Amino acid sequence: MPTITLSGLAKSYGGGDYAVRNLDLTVPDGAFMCLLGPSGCGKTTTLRMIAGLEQPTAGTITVGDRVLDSVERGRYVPPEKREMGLVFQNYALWPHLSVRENVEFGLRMRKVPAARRRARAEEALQMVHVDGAMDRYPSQLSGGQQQRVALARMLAVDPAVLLLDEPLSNLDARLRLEMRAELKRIHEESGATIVFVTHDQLEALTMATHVAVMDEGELQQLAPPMEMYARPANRFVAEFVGSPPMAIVDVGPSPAGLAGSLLRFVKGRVVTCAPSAIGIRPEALRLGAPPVSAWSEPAQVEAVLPAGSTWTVRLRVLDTELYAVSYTPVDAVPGDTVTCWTEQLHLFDADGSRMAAWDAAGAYA
Ligand SMILES: Nc1ncnc2c1ncn2[C@@H]1O[C@H](COP(=O)(O)OP(=O)(O)OP(=O)(O)O)[C@@H](O)[C@H]1O
Repeated sequence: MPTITLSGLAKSYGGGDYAVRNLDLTVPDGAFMCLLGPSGCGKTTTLRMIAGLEQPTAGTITVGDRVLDSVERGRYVPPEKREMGLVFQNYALWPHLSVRENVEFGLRMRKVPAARRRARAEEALQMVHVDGAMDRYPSQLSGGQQQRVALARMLAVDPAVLLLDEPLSNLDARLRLEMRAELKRIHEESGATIVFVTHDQLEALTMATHVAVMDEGELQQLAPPMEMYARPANRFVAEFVGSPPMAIVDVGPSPAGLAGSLLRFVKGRVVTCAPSAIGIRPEALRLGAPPVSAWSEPAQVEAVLPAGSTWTVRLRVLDTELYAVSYTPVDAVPGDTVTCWTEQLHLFDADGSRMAAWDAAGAYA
């Protein structure tokens, strides 16, 4: 299976503005890479360049040792010669072909003999659990089944690289959850290299082996999902990944209130740190008696939002609103004063980058 390497990749659609700028990204052999970011950040453009559906303005794309695009060398390999499987948001199936015929279509184009074609289509449909509906037509399937058939159609040709652009966005919450697990299983079974575009951070965190967060055409961080969650490289990633999002408190020139309290704590822990902003994840904020080493302050409970397995609590701490998430029942009620504490703070410097000194000091538990 091949490694995909993007170097100095850029795309301008002509207006001068760049949809993707100077992107260096390696998708390791067999990785499940999610391109994650807000609408318009350049995810789809990047995927379409890998597929050969857009030509880069600058840079190179290689798969294994095969150069697919090189603007400098005037090289461009058309999509049909890239040997990649594509599934986009609108997974148009041929309406006049049965499920089986839809899945066999790509194999027929490749002149695979009939018996082999049939066996391969059945195998792919079994993989996505739609083998019971092989003789139906797309209009007789649910949206989720159609989505699975589109995946089977791609899997049948056994591509070494799969490119998926928000393929689950038309499904309801339950089917999306089911398909995430399916895709993860298919990835593990097939060993294919997958690039998956999404703006849904939960989708990226749950499925990917690697997450690339983009903003305004630029790569912000590339990391395994849990590493990205634990150590976001900058404020953008910190606020984009996580729900409810991380609270970020600006320190300012003469910090008072919550910023002042947090700053006194971090100065006490790591003298060299002069952060511009301090981040707190909701689940790192706890209620009750703090351990001696933790930062703590009294807090006013504003709202308690139970959701079955989690309790989200809105607190006012030194005049700042913060959210805490608890995995055990919270018995406080609005109006109560409680102590909240955390040992898990994230520090950012003036340009928004994560402060290495804080992590190096082992101050982040
Ligand atoms: N064909 C095009 N012509 C001109 N501009 C385009 C074209 N396609 C995309 N763009 C612009 O390029 C930028 C990046 O778009 P892109 O679709 O890659 O973002 P995205 O992150 O995939 O967004 P979304 O999640 O909304 O699909 C946007 O500013 C968009 O308006």
